[in-house]
Amino acid sequence: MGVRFHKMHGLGNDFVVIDARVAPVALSEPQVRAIADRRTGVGCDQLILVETSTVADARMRIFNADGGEVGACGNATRCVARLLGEDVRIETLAGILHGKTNGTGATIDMGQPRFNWETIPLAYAMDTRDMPVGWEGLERPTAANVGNPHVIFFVPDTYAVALDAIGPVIETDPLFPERVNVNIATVRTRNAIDLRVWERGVGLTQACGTGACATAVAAIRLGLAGGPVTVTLPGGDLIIDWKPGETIRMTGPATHVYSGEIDTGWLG
Ligand SMILES: N[C@H](CCC[C@H](N)C(=O)O)C(=O)O
Repeated sequence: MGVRFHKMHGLGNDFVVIDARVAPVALSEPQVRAIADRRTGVGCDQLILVETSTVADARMRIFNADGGEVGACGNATRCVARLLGEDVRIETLAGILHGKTNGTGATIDMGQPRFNWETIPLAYAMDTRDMPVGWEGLERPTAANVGNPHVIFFVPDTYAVALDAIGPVIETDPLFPERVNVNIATVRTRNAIDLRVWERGVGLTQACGTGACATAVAAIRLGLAGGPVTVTLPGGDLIIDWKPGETIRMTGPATHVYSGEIDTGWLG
C-alpha cells in the first residue's frame, strides 16, 4: 500500500501533489524532505497536500523542500486548480483563493498584497518602499507579503547577480524573522520584468509565482510598471495584473507530468 501522488509543475517550479481528501495523509518534516530529495526521493521544490475543507472546495497545504510549511505558492495553486476543476476556491493558510482554469493553465486571484513592515514581517520598523539595508552590492530593496514574505531588488541585469551565493545570506538574515524569498528583478519596459528568485526553504527555482506577484506589485507601487505585467522567469512567463487597492490576478501554465505511488515501506 503506497501513497499516490501527481508530479506537476508551473514553469519548471515542480511539485509532488498528494490528494489526501479521501484518505488523510500526515507527513513529518523529515518525510517531506525525503520525498523532495532529487536523488533518493521523488524530487520537488514543494510538496502539496490537498485536503477537505469546510469553507472551500479543498484545502491546500504547502511544504518547502526543507520540510517547512508555508502560506502561499502561486505556481502550485494553478496546478491544484487544474486538479480540482474549472472554477474553484482553495483554502490556504493565507486565505481562500479563487481560481479559474483555462487551456493549459489557470488564473488565480492571489488576494491583496500587504506592505507594512510588521506584515512582511521585518524585525524592526522601516519604510518597505525603499529599505535602508544592503548586502554585498544589493542595496535599497522593497518588500511585500503576498501570502508569504518577499524582498525585491531592482537591478540593471538580474542575470549578472550571483544569486546562488547571496540568496541564502539574505534569506536567513535576522531582519526577516520568518526568513524571506529573495527576488532579483530587471524592469525592461513598463509591462515587462525579468526575474530570478532564491526561494525560502528551497533555493534557486525555475519560477516563483508569489515572487512574480510580489515583484510586479512592487514595481507598480514604485511607479516602475503598470499592469498587466509580463514577468519572465528562467522557466517562462507569468502575467500579473494589479492596481493599488485591488487583488492580484496571476495567469500562467500548470502541467501534469505523471502520477505515481510512493512506497510507504521506504517512507518510514
Ligand atoms: N518558497 C516559498 C513557497 C513557494 C513559493 C513559490 N514556489 C511560488 O510559486 O509562489 C516560501 O517559502 O514562501
